[in-house]
Amino acid sequence: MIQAHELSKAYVDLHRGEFVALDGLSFQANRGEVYGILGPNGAGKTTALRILSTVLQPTGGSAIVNGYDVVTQPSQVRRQIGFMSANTAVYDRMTAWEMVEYFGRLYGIEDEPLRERMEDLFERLQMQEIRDLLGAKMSTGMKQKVSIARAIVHDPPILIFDEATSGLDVLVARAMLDAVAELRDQGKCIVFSTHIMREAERLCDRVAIMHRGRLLAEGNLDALREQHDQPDLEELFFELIHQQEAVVTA
Ligand SMILES: Nc1ncnc2c1ncn2[C@@H]1O[C@H](COP(=O)(O)OP(=O)(O)OP(=O)(O)O)[C@@H](O)[C@H]1O
Repeated sequence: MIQAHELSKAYVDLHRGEFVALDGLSFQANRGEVYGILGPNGAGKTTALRILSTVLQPTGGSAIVNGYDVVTQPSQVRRQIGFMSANTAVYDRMTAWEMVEYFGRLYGIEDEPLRERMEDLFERLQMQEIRDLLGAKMSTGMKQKVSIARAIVHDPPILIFDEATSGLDVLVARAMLDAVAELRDQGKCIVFSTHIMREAERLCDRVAIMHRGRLLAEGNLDALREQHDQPDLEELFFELIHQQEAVVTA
């Protein structure tokens, strides 16, 4: 469903000049799996996910999303994906229903199918009680539900979650992870970035471990643990990062 090949991104900024934030990321994510992009702050996770969702253009490499090229077919790509991050906005002056409806219309869904889809979504995400609540009056957990609903209203086959649990309390974060697992079970292809290893262990089938824009390890979680002879993902993560730091500073 997603094939990224040697994706790279160099930013030019005043202080650092040309700065390579993403350096040859390759991976494949499939239907019915959660693919984890793991890395510490600044690893390049958001950059990679923004390229996949066509918000940013890569400076090298390519990516195909459900058959469409992110550079040459961006509008088709956008129809294949739902994107959600911790910063996804919920508008203060719209109700939950109005917000999801607004995005459904942006995706060009006709009135009647949109209403049916929303009834189903509000039921499944247990949002009936916040249907008429204004964004300004919602708790963080309620806002997260609205953000999920808005990301999936057009029923995309691919979902991209960028550090979506960041800043959430444990209960809301768990509800969010459960929602992601349910979407996976429905056959969606999910790319999920996080720096929280326990989340990755709970949710991800395969992962890419990144640091400083580079891919340090990639593949099935159990295979990675076996290959590196390290059963604890957090330890494995530290070891890989430590090794790369040693190479960079040598
Ligand atoms: N627009 C930009 N211009 C210059 N540098 C940028 C820009 N956006 C990101 N970067 C740099 O690229 C690197 C990767 O950033 P990115 O946000 O992709 O990492 P991340 O893994 O998502 O980190 P975090 O977990 O902190 O969100 C960082 O060093 C960041 O400062």
